Amino acid sequence: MSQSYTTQMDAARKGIFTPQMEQVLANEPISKEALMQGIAQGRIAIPANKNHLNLKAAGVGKGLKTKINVNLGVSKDVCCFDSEINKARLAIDYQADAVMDLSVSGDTEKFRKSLVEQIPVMIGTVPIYDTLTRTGKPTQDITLEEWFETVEIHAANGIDFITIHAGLNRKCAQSIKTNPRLCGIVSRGGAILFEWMEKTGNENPFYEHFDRLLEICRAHDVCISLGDGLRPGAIKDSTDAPQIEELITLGELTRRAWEKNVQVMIEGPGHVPLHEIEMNMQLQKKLCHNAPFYVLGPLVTDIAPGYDHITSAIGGALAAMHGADFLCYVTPAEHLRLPTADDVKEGIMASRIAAHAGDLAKGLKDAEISDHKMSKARGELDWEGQFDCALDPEKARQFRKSSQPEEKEVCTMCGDFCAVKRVGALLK
Ligand SMILES: C[C@H]1O[C@@H](n2cnc3c(N)ncnc32)[C@H](O)[C@@H]1O
Ligand SMILES: Cc1ncc(COP(=O)(O)O)c(N)n1
Ligand code: MET
Ligand code: SF4
Ligand SMILES: [Zn+2]
Repeated sequence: MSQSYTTQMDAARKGIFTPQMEQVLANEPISKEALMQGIAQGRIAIPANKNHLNLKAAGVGKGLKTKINVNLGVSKDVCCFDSEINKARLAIDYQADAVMDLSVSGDTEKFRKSLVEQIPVMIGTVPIYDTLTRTGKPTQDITLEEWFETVEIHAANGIDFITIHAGLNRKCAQSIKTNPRLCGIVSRGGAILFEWMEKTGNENPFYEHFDRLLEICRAHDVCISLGDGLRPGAIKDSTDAPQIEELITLGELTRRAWEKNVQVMIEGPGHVPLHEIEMNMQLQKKLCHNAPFYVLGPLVTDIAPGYDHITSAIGGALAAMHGADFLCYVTPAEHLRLPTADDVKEGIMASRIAAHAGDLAKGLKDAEISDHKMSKARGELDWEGQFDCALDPEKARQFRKSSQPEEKEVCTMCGDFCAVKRVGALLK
């Protein structure tokens, strides 16, 4: 029987169980009914472009495991697409759930197509960047048609989710001018649109013609990741009026997307101190009607360049505990350079730890089971067992091998003072 639906949301609302939902269900601790209801209500998104043929669909949102995204792509100064494909493969090897291509130089379409062909996880892009790269024009000369053509191209290429900073309208742009900040606008897409609006005097094209965007996204089932063009890029700038005004606008746009069965995620901050993270998660869930929340970091301090995978993992864990659904990784290269392959690996591991810590706090059964397995092996001084369930078995194995104890049950930290060995028999 041929079942007819446009998007995953449309299908869920019609009670149709899609192959993508089936793939999600196989990997998540959720019932079929809860999954379909979550998608129908917009609390869960399955970014799955109809043209991404080798995609193994994953879900983002309520009741599902916290997902992580790997950013990659070339810039003018570091422009080697082979290295970026290598990073995408690394992302798969280290079990990232998503990859975003943020390229801003060279033949972006060729690279995008090869990513879609080779990469089986959901892929995101920011068509706003690519409009500048593709046309080679100064920002103010970009036409309405050109902004939308890029969205069409990315949708046709098979991109599963696109970041669109549609909430940064003229009203929010005014707010950023009257509320002083230390770091102004740090969002690349936000900065581009702000410049375009300032220099042309026009409204944000994606805000003004939001329905046109929805038509394209619905046709290919592209999930819109509503960008946070005014996210704070400094601890002092967090949770200020411009950030919240944009968030309110994103909430209005979310409703409009859902009316057309278009799936939505909301992008979030940014640089946020620990004590404001819970509030930020609650504000997003309230103002954006429980749409899935996709956060960058949050980075909980500004002073640790070189270690921003750590500042972000601290914030990411807390954000996930308070409801963030999707963590965008941050690498040690943040604020300093385009990441190397090693930076990418460090970023992924930090982000996976944050997501898992969040899942434990969310009470997800699968997360608990992995920890119990590790604890049992640790309590039994079962080294192979510990390596088997380690997040990075290779690293764990290499560390132990590099420093071998005289008695092989223990490790060189305590040697014959091993507490676990000392009381193990007594507690049996
Ligand atoms: C919005 C986020 O995207 C990151 N970002 C921007 N461009 C790239 C790239 N080519 N590779 C990796 N990360 C990138 C920024 O460092 C910021 O963390
Ligand atoms: C979580 C998150 N937030 C933002 C962006 C886009 O980057 P930018 O806003 O700098 O264009 C992103 N790719 N992911
Ligand atoms: C301030 S540099 C831009 C990227 C940045 N880390 C951010 O907060 O989004
Ligand atoms: S990461 Fe570097 S190039 Fe990008 S906004 Fe920050 S300072 Fe500018
Ligand atoms: Zn930053």
